[in-house]
Amino acid sequence: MFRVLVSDPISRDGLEPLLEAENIEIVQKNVAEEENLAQYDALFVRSATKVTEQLMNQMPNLKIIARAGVGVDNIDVDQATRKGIIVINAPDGNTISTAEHTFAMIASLVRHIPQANMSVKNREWKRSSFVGSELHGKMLGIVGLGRIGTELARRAKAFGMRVAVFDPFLTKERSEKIGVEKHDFEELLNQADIITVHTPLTKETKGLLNKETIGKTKKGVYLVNCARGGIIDEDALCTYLENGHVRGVALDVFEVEPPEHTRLLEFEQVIATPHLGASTKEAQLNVAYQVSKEVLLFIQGKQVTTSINLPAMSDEAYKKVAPYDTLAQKIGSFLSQYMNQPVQSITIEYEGTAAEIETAYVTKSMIASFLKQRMDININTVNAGVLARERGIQFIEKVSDQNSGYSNSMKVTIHGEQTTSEIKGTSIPHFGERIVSVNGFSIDFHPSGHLLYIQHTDVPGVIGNVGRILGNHSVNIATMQVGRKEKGGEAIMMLSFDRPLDQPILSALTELDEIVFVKAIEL
Ligand SMILES: NC(=O)C1=CN([C@@H]2O[C@H](COP(=O)(O)OP(=O)(O)OC[C@H]3O[C@@H](n4cnc5c(N)ncnc54)[C@H](O)[C@@H]3O)[C@@H](O)[C@H]2O)C=CC1
Ligand SMILES: O=C(O)CCC(=O)C(=O)O
Repeated sequence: MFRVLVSDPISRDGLEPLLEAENIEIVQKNVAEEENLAQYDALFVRSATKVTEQLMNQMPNLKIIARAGVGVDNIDVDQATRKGIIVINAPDGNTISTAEHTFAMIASLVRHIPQANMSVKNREWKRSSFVGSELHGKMLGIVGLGRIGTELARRAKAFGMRVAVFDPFLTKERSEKIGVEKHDFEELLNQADIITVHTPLTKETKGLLNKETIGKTKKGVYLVNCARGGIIDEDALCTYLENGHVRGVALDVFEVEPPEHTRLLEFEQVIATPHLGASTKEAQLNVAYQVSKEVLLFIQGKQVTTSINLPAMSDEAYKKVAPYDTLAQKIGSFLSQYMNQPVQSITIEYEGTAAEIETAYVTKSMIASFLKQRMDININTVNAGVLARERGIQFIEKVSDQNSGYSNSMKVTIHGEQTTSEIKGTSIPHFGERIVSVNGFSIDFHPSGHLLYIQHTDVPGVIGNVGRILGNHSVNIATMQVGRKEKGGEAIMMLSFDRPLDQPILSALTELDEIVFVKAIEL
């Protein structure tokens, strides 16, 4: 049974993909009211539930956190990543609703609709107090031209506005295609009549509009924040509202929500909504449906596509990656068992067609498989990189479209404290994965099951002696391959069996004079 806790109000209709599937239990209850948090595999939230490290510690079985919306600033993504928990969001389900809400806020702001509404309801008729401005011909400054910024730009243009944009990641081609003017931040501040922010809240965007930058805006500017509280500094807003530099402010979001203590709400020129950007039936259905489908993919062992902390990959891309993923896991596990010593760095080289896949994913998968042998915590592609770095293990990825004899290959080299080891493998369509070289010895075996690696001197009788000892212990050899670098030098044997070998057999083999090293490997 896969258990899902839905902590914030999320559209039940949107949960349909999960409700219709078998062996999934969905509980709609706030985390604060649930006593047995440990039983859940998935947690669904909007922006109200704060997914802290402490909460994650109370949910040791948590595998996936689904944010039914865009911003994940209420989730400690770094901690989730360390714990191997996938974080997904619904990147575009609420784009239109938020763009429409922002536009409604802008229109309300310049025509004083909320203030006029209050006045009429107070039985007043003060027409001259609410003279507004047209949007037509004015310049809208959009900070952050992502999904919402782009939809807003379209609507503003339909109203005859000029649209100026600041977004450090915006190309000239894209701005021309959308029909907006690309500016640097100072130019936008100097020229725009209305400025609206549509970035995520990050270290860079926190306080992006502050005492200094608001000071560079046109006198009488209108400011709008329907993205995240804190992108516009609230103290600075109060200062510029007080001195009249800022004519009006529209806020859907606040530094602290609900905004119980902010002075901002005392200003007549400030209009506010309680974080309603995504609050439409349509958006809520969309975001719940999007994350439910993703979680279902996860339960079915398929690739999720909207993860915040995994490389994004379509199903199509994963089909190409899957054979190399298996090979990488086998090599990682083999080397970890084989090299029983601290490790300093891991290099993974992709050649030929293996270089065309999403290598970052496969590298993480290999590292996860390597670390799993050594650590008793949940390790997967989400946290493998972080955990390796924390343990001082460097990992390096090299990609080359050349091939050295195989149409595709993957070579992993591990530098340990005492020795260095390497394994090269290939994936053969319809045949599976093969290891083709171990520490420079050419060989050819399928990396699976109960294996025995033997390093020995290349003299007559070794194979017979090994066979005799195994026979004496009633061990049946399933497959056997040998490899050597030169006649009479060092050589290796790779054997596979139907059952694991126990220690007395390994000790008996080690006692043979011509045997240098013996290692049982379970894959
Ligand atoms: N009020 C509400 O209910 C909602 C609020 N949001 C907020 O809106 C934000 C934007 O959403 P989307 O447009 O979907 O995100 P997006 O990821 O499509 O767009 C964000 C844009 O901001 C730009 N950006 C990042 N750092 C920047 C910086 N320092 N200066 C200027 N631009 C920068 C990025 O290049 C990107 O184009 C979300 O992060 C979320 O916090 C989203 C949905 C609903
Ligand atoms: O869940 C909500 O209503 C908040 C939406 C939001 O802020 C987001 O998607 O980033």
